[in-house]
Amino acid sequence: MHATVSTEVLPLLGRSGAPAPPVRIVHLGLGAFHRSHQAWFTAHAPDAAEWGIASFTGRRPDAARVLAAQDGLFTLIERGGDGDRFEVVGSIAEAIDGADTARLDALLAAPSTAIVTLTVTEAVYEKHDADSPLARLCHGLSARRQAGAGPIAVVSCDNVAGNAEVAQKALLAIAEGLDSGLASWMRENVSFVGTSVDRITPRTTPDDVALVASECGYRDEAPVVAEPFANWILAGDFPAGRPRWEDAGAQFVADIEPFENRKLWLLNGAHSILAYAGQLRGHTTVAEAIADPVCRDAVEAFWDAAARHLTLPELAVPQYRAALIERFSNPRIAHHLAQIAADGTTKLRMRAVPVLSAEIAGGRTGVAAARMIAVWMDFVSAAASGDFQDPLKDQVLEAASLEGRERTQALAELVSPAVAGDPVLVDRIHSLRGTLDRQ
Ligand SMILES: NC(=O)c1ccc[n+]([C@@H]2O[C@H](COP(=O)([O-])OP(=O)(O)OC[C@H]3O[C@@H](n4cnc5c(N)ncnc54)[C@H](O)[C@@H]3O)[C@@H](O)[C@H]2O)c1
Ligand SMILES: O=P(O)(O)OC[C@@H](O)[C@@H](O)[C@H](O)[C@H](O)CO
Repeated sequence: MHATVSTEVLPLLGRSGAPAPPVRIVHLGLGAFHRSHQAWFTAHAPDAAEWGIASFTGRRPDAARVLAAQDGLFTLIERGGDGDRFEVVGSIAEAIDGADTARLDALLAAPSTAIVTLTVTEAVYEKHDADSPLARLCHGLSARRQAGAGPIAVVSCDNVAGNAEVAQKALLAIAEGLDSGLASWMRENVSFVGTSVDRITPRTTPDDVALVASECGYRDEAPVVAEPFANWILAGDFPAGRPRWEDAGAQFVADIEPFENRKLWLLNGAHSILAYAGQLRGHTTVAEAIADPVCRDAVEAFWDAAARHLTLPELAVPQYRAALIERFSNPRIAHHLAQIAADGTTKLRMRAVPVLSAEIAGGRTGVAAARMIAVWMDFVSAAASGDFQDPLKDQVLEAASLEGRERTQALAELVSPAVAGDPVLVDRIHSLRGTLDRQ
């Protein structure tokens, strides 16, 4: 266990004139996960005093306003199965409204800024409009180029397969549209670092705010709850330096792909099955759903399939699976299935489709991965009134309004044209419809 930043050091949740660490990291997507993960790892690095984070919100100013009023400080509630630990995290030096692009440009134009981290959700990598986080980042990188501030690392910490390549492709596409000189500069000066990120971080509730007040004796308007487990695996270069995250438990590897697949398939894939099957079966949280034998069997079957394609011995898949069951079963973490269910078309493409393709290529039916897609179809069909979030929501609703196999075919098109183009696979998915949704 790492040493905690004692709540006694920062009793009133303000820095009382003490300086924040100097900003050397810019973050886009000031949400709960950024604070429980990258901010926490940075605060636990031995050189934390040299690495402050300027963290920008994505859509609304609210989170920045609340955190700025606390000088960027917040309480991490580490929620184990047997109790809570409280810790004040001090690495966020500035909390800023994402619309403040002047501040973003200024920070990115500073040679002292070495790293940009991202937690903007999976679907945002497909959004290129001018006020999207990635378009703002491109603008800021243009300011850096003009200032001659040198190379920088962009580190995507979203649950996206090949997140370094996806971030690079999206940013280069935006840059090409702005100025082809910027795109060439980015190719030379921006290093895209791939990551696998892991720490279950549910949304904060009013009860959590009240708990901090009663247990710590101060009012924190923005605490974050997370499980004790935290994992960060990274691959890539940091041309302008980085904190000693490895001393806080992060792992640097040459090839991120096997680690990323393990995490996205086993943890997030299971989460998707639980989100759709669990809600259809009347459950609200991950812990409730994994305790339901029907959901658990579907997860285990998917894990058996995925494990056939996770062959690197370092992945220690049996131990990883056992740990996941324990983490999912933590009854004190209220991880809501509705949160995980969002953006299904994007997520299934990274969680179900690769395992399905690998199984088919290996001469098997892919039934366990096909079932994940089928239960998502059941979920969006049941929620056809529109009570779900998806970047393709209009198309999902239109497809879900069809009947029978036509509906399965149209929904499959939205997840993967390759899957939809294989009539045998569409039949298989269709035959699995309605098999997990009964209590
Ligand atoms: N919560 C977790 O347990 C967890 C764990 C591992 C990885 N992640 C990754 O981190 C991401 C963020 O998770 P979180 O729990 O912090 O969520 P969150 O909702 O607390 O924060 C998401 C951030 O992204 C921004 N954002 C979301 N949609 C946007 C849009 N359409 N346009 C602009 N900005 C947008 C939000 O404004 C916010 O700043 C997840 O999508 C996932 O990829 C989360
Ligand atoms: O929106 P998602 O599905 O990427 O995130 C919700 C959870 O599945 C996810 O955040 C997990 O808790 C996380 O990936 C654990 O590290």
